Amino acid sequence: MTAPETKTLPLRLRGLTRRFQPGLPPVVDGLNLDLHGGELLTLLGPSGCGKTTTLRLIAGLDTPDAGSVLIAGRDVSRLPPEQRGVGLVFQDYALFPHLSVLENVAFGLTHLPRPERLPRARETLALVGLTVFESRAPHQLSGGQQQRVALARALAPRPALLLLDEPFSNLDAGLRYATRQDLRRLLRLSGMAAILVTHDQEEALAFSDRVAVMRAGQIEQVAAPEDLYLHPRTAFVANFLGRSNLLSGVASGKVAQTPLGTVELGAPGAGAVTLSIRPEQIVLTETGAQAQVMSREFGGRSTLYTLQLESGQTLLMQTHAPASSQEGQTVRIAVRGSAHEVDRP
Ligand SMILES: Nc1ncnc2c1ncn2[C@@H]1O[C@H](COP(=O)(O)OP(=O)(O)OP(=O)(O)O)[C@@H](O)[C@H]1O
Repeated sequence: MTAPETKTLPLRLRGLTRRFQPGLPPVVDGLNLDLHGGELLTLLGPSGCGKTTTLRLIAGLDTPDAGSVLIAGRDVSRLPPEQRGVGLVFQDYALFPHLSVLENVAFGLTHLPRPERLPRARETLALVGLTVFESRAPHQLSGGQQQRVALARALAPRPALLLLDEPFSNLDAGLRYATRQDLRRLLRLSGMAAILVTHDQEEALAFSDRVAVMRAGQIEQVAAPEDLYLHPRTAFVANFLGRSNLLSGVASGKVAQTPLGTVELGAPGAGAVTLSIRPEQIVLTETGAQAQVMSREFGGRSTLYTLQLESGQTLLMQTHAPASSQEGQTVRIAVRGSAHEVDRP
């Protein structure tokens, strides 16, 4: 029996596993994930960690070796894609070249009575702001406009779940930003849940309600973007989401002794610890630990310094003030705010 509350979940993965080659570890390795109604979740991780395979298993384009995919409480693990009620937008968004924009969007609406198809397609095209282009052929549109048609085509049947695999990868930075914002607004309006696959951390943080960081076929941590950035559980997550300094120390309650002096801890600890400290948390002080400026990179709104401690360990420091310290100079530094323990056994 499925518990009543799980029926309302747009997606539930249990022990999802896919192994392509016997003897090698599974590419997707016992994945568990619950997606809540209207939630936007991103699968983020390095190349080859199994993001696309996971999406293909959810969509029904591939079959798991073990585990299950539940969509709206229904086990669809063995059903073909067209019976799963999901919308798909893949990188190459293959529109039908011989069909008009409107016909492309109406294509997936065969489940509706004929008189309802074109009105539904027009309504969805209006949502993505492409009404005036409805009679054009896809090749008469820009890349960004084609991308929106692909989105409209996936959205038109009103699926409970939308799967997006690097859908903005062919767009330039400006268009990427605008399309991402539009999509987010559209999904919010329609209340659809979505899973986005990307290896662009900025995109993951900006788009999602929660981000699942994947590593070698498993989810290493899943949390809201702020939470993931501020409270990474592992060094891998800390480094995958932005840059991080890893500092060893000895914790005693709410503080730890480190090469940078006494550092406050986000949560109490005991004994030997590894701490994640963001480059923007390292600040210049009058009396802190000594470090030598090895290099600096001016980045417009901020400057990133590489510093070396007397122990030889290097650290990154990011400052918003105009660059002041010079290469070769000795500075004194401390940690501002609290550090977070990672890789807790
Ligand atoms: N059909 C297949 N047969 C054999 N190996 C495969 C197959 N599909 C994927 N793989 C392997 O599975 C691993 C994960 O691939 P997947 O495409 O899921 O990674 P990804 O995280 O989406 O990577 P990227 O960010 O580069 O797209 C890779 O090592 C890939 O070579």
